[in-house]
Amino acid sequence: MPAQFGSYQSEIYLQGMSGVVPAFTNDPTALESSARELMEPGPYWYVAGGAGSGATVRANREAFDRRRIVPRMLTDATERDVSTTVLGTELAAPVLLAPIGVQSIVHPDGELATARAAAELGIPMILSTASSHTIEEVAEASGDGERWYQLYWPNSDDVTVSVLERAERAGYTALVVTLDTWTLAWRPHDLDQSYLPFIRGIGTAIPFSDPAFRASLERTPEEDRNSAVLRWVQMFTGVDKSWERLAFLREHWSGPIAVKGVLHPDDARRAVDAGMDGIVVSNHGGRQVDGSVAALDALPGIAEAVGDRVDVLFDSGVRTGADVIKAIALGAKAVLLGRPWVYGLAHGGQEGVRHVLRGLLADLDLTLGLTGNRSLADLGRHTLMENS
Ligand SMILES: Cc1cc2nc3c(=O)[nH]c(=O)nc-3n(C[C@H](O)[C@H](O)[C@H](O)COP(=O)(O)O)c2cc1C
Ligand SMILES: O=C(O)C(=O)c1ccccc1
Repeated sequence: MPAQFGSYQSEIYLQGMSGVVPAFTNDPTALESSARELMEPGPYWYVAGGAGSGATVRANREAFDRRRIVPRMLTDATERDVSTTVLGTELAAPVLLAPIGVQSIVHPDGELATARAAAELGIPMILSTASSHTIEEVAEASGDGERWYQLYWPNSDDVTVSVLERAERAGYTALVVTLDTWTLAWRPHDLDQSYLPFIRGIGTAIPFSDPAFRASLERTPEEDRNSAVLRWVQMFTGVDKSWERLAFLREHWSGPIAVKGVLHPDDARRAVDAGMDGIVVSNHGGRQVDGSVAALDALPGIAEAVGDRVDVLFDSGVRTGADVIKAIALGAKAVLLGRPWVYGLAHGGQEGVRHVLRGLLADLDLTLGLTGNRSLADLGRHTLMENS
């Protein structure tokens, strides 16, 4: 195991002997309800909620529950290695922090706390275009930590180039372009509470900090905050994007690029043809198309369609170490973790995020060993059994 993860076996026993209980639960399935008790309803439902009836949020979990791991015995899995390489980044574990926007609605330190916790554990953070702190501030908070940048592709080429240049200059190495949220979906929870974080003027790092965006305004964001925020929201709505236009991003980003939100094997092939380096199989945590296929059900077909021509990443519904193992067994190289650590952020800022991540990494390492596997390469379709 890489040094920073230590020995989880001894950690379990030492914690048990110390009698010191953690600040909040180690049960990933209890995190959401415990966060609900301490968060305001607006931010809570913004994070927890999904599109429409919530069918896809449930389907994501159901797809994990339907598959079960078949453990093997006496394989000598005392020494384990969960490291991997994705888009040229060496990872100590196959886990990255999914891009999550407007984190200051959850905790005042927002992305800064997340960046610090991720760096402490050696897990890359993917910074959202909709972040509440600037690209540069988050880069500084992440110190030596690996950083990736997520792009919501602006309608203006000037603004696109400006953000990409800033991200490269600030040391972000890989780019994740999100394709599934060119407009926000019908999200009844947010509508019922009239809670749209950025319309309320939160998460406005780009409107305030980006020179190209500022240049496009008649009045500065300081003079007219609402117009700046509205214009910024319009910047991300649809139009003018195509598989061919990905070449434009390639021209302006020198590192690897992945597209996020792929659910059909043909779209995965188009991403390969467009020269992408990776794809993220994802339904945005059930927040966009209510009734869409569970991301885990889409994964095996996509992994098969692209083979090893690009790196396949996965998110939507990952909650436990066993879930990570299931996604990897079905063809992902690594997973993006979303809501769980956001609840950690709500519970205790940097320390809360760290607590959730550490628990997941320990669970992953222990489950890998207890199922009789020494490395991620040992996992495959043979690892799982599917229940009807
Ligand atoms: C509160 C919240 C904000 C999000 N913001 C973004 C974002 O800014 N960019 C993006 O690509 N995805 C965003 N996502 C989607 C996540 O990156 C990820 O796909 C999703 O959370 C995975 O589902 P899970 O949380 O159920 O595991 C957001 C998700 C949540 C819950
Ligand atoms: O809420 C989301 O799912 C999301 O992706 C987003 C989009 C814009 C701003 C903040 C988050």
